[in-house]
Amino acid sequence: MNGKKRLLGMTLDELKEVASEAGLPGYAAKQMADWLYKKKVVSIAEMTNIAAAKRSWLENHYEVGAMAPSDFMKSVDGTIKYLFQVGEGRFVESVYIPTEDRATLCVSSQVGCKMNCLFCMTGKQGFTADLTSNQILNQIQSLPENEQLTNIVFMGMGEPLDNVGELFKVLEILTAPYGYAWSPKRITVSTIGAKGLKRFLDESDCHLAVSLHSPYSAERLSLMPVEKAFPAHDVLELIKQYDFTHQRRVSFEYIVFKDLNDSLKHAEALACLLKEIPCRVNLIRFHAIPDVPLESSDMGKMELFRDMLNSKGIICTIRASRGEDIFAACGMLSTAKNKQKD
Ligand SMILES: C[S@@+](CC[C@H](N)C(=O)[O-])C[C@H]1O[C@@H](n2cnc3c(N)ncnc32)[C@H](O)[C@@H]1O
Ligand code: SF4
Repeated sequence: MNGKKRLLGMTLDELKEVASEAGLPGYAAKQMADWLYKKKVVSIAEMTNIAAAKRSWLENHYEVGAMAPSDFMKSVDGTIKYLFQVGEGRFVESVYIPTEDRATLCVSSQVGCKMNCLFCMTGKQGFTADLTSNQILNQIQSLPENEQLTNIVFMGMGEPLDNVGELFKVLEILTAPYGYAWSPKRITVSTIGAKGLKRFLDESDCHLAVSLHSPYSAERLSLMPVEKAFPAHDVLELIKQYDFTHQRRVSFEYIVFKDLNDSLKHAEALACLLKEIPCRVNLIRFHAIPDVPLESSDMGKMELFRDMLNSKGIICTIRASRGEDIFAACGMLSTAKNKQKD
């Protein structure tokens, strides 16, 4: 660490403060945003429309703060898992998933996670730190495939709505005219239902994905301790107060575990639970993690489950598993990297 503050990840208001501190006119903030988020420079020296003396003042106190990934693994199916260093001995994962018609990046929001879901490798790591807006945005900006990206999903390591302040800065930069100017419809935030949900529903137009995994409270609690503090029932009641009939979408993620939540009774209960919400359900294959006695359901059962939901009027798809050969479960590669360092 060189003690310099990072410009990448700052909102326009924050850049205005930097401009004022540097004795620059207000419009210099917009110029800096342009260099950062449109031209994607990696050094202050490249900001050539800022007076040389001011640039050198800026260089003494600030840096752009873009950092290339420290490692990657490429799957036979084209999926690439990147590791970004976010502090001494700390790494987070981002997964680049190209398909025929889109290129999606799955981004991390925390180092580890407090939520401790039974099936999740990131949960097993425990919580180390919230990522800063610089560290979240850097996964997008320093991605070698940055220019190809069409979609971003906050489905990497961590619970994004437990780090809502930094998340919101990144969402602003991605969607504001001064930043990436993306439509919020290209961005999905996935949550198990944390305290930042109401703010997200009120203040953002990005899509929402909710990790549900069981229609029954006691069963969900056995998988996800959050069910105690923030039950799915309350999450659904909150969601019902918002409009998902137009551009904004809500989906529910459902990992299908063998002999646990894969019965048709579960599918019916799920359909009943979601009947008042215009939504879709994504069925996910479980990626096995060490020392957890859960297995993925087989494809035949998942198809029956999907068909039951579809027959009840709920659009349901089975999500294609990508990158199975490269530590597919989120948190597996960074855990391996941390062990290597130890
Ligand atoms: C890693 S979480 C991050 C976002 C947020 N914390 C959440 O849980 O929705 C993204 C998705 O991955 C799922 N997931 C976690 N561990 C998994 C595993 N071993 N196999 C398949 N999906 C998993 C979660 O249930 C969630 O739907
Ligand atoms: S599934 Fe999401 S909320 Fe649960 S431990 Fe993993 S990252 Fe955290």
